[in-house]
Amino acid sequence: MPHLPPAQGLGFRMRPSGGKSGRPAARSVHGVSEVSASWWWWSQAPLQLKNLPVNSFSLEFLTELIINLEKLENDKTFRGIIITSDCPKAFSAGVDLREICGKNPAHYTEYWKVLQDLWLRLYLSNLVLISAINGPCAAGGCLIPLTSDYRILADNPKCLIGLNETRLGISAPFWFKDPLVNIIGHRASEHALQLGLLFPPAEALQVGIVDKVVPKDQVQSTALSVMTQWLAIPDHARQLTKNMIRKPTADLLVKHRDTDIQNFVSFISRDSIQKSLQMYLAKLKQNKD
Ligand SMILES: CCCCCCCC/C=C\C/C=C/C(=O)SCCNC(=O)CCNC(=O)[C@H](O)C(C)(C)COP(=O)(O)OP(=O)(O)OC[C@H]1O[C@@H](n2cnc3c(N)ncnc32)[C@H](O)[C@@H]1OP(=O)(O)O
Repeated sequence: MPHLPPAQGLGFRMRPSGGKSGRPAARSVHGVSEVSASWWWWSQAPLQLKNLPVNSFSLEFLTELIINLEKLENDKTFRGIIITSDCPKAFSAGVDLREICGKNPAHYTEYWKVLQDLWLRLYLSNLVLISAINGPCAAGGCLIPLTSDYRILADNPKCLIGLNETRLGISAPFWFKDPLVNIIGHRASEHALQLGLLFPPAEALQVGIVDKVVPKDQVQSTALSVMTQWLAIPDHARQLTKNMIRKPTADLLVKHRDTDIQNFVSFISRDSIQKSLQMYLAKLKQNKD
């Protein structure tokens, strides 16, 4: 398995779990739990996102992420991935606003297509995906959690999660909305999406946008323990079931990809939308001071 050191703050850390060799030694003398512990331990790969300062989705970062996911998907050693952030400030701040502000239609087209690619790869992944959410994640920052099979959120008031697009003067695309509806239901999604709600941990758990809330220092160990449960299920059965449940939602994007890109480009190119986004970005920078 490739070990990719982060370069200049942009990168991912992927490493097989286990000893230096990547696989713990077989323990035939111990009981079943020992043996199965070894078996699942090296079946999962931690994927740590690192695009400082806030893991925003620049085009370069998205492209690297897709390449790394494809490698993991094709490496039959791995059956699951625990995705977490290696940036102290955020799990992900979502779409990098500099990619959708002040650029040209060709750039917006390319950017949106790559974001769709990432969504499709994650949503239909054969691997078990667990999001270990150790920082805030807003709007597009929820793309990874909402396409994961399980979400664990750190119990910290800064760890807000939700699709807050309306607060930026934009609308979440239907393929962000659909997984949210699948996870928390129609009425709760209507409420959350229209008001652009960012949920603190207790509310996030209550509405169901995350499956578990644990102290920050337990996010990783909880993710490992949840992964054990998921990897106890035979892959072929779980994968068929996942595909059966998710395919109708994914097909909507596959079928309407080009129209969705056109809608995005014409929407984001409007002067009024550009102004809203620029004001939001300026406000983010002001808040810092
Ligand atoms: C016909 C219908 C058609 C439908 C069309 C659909 C259109 C849909 C279009 C787009 C969808 C967009 C989705 C998105 O994801 S938009 C982005 C949403 N993200 C957010 O709102 C999060 C914003 N960030 C934050 O809230 C905070 O930064 C934080 C909580 C993540 C971290 O806070 P803090 O620790 O206080 O750090 P700073 O705020 O100081 O941030 C550090 C640094 O990072 C910059 N930054 C933050 N977020 C972004 C971002 N998303 N893009 C670019 N840059 C970002 C921030 O400005 C600071 O920069 P610096 O001042 O230069 O250091």
